[in-house]
Amino acid sequence: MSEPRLKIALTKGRVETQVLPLLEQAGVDCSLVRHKQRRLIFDSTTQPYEFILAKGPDVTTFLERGAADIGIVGSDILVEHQSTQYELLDLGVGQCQFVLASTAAFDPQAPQRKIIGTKYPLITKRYFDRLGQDVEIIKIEGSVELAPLTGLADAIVDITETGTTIRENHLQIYDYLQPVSTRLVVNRLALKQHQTAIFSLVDQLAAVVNANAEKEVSQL
Ligand SMILES: Nc1ncnc2c1ncn2[C@@H]1O[C@H](COP(=O)(O)OP(=O)(O)OP(=O)(O)O)[C@@H](O)[C@H]1O
Ligand SMILES: O=P(O)(O)OC[C@H]1O[C@H](OP(=O)(O)OP(=O)(O)O)[C@H](O)[C@@H]1O
Repeated sequence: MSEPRLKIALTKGRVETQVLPLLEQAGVDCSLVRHKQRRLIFDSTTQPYEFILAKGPDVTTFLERGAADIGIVGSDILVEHQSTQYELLDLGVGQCQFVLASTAAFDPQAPQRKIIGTKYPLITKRYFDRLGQDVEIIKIEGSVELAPLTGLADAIVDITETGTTIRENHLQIYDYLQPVSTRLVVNRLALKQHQTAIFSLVDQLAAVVNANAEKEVSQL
């Protein structure tokens, strides 16, 4: 029987940049994706993978609907979009944190109902529910840090990696919610149908991730 072709939905942008070297270290030829220009779908005649480049939330949609077998996407997106597929590997890249941030004038203990700006309404609601606080949530698509600076919101829930955006916009962190990293997720039916091929790729990637982590520790 011929080898199955696995459709891999890769989040374009930051995730793509950080994951391509891992795939290459695992022996996957990514040259077509690297020279993509405006193309979004890449089939290879030399290996059993087809790549789809999509926005993170759409990667979860492709996976849920079975239009992709494997998804590579941030855990922020998986939690926010309530993904129900199998998460098989933490790729150890795209590491950042969810934080509550605002200007120095913000009082997290103030009794008034707060307005919170975020790209992640579900994660934000769950956080404030846990605190027992009813807040108004405003969905923002990007440059979230603008919300407390312009009076649109009292504070934001967003992800931060280096802290540069928060610092340069004179905001401060009031709380840490949860860590984020890039994950490899598999469609449930695809895992049943192509178990050997999927586990072979996952094992190769896991070996790369572990080797990179060991190298980082030895350089400390
Ligand atoms: N500052 C960051 N540091 C590390 N990882 C990040 C950071 N911001 C986002 N990520 C991770 O990368 C994923 C995609 O981020 P990216 O910025 O490429 O796309 P985006 O937020 O949709 O932005 P754009 O709308 O500009 O494409 C996020 O879902 C998250 O997992
Ligand atoms: O802590 P830092 O390293 O500064 O990173 C944090 C920034 O990165 C993300 O934004 P992104 O660059 O994806 O742009 P966006 O505002 O368009 O979402 C996030 O929303 C922060 O704004």
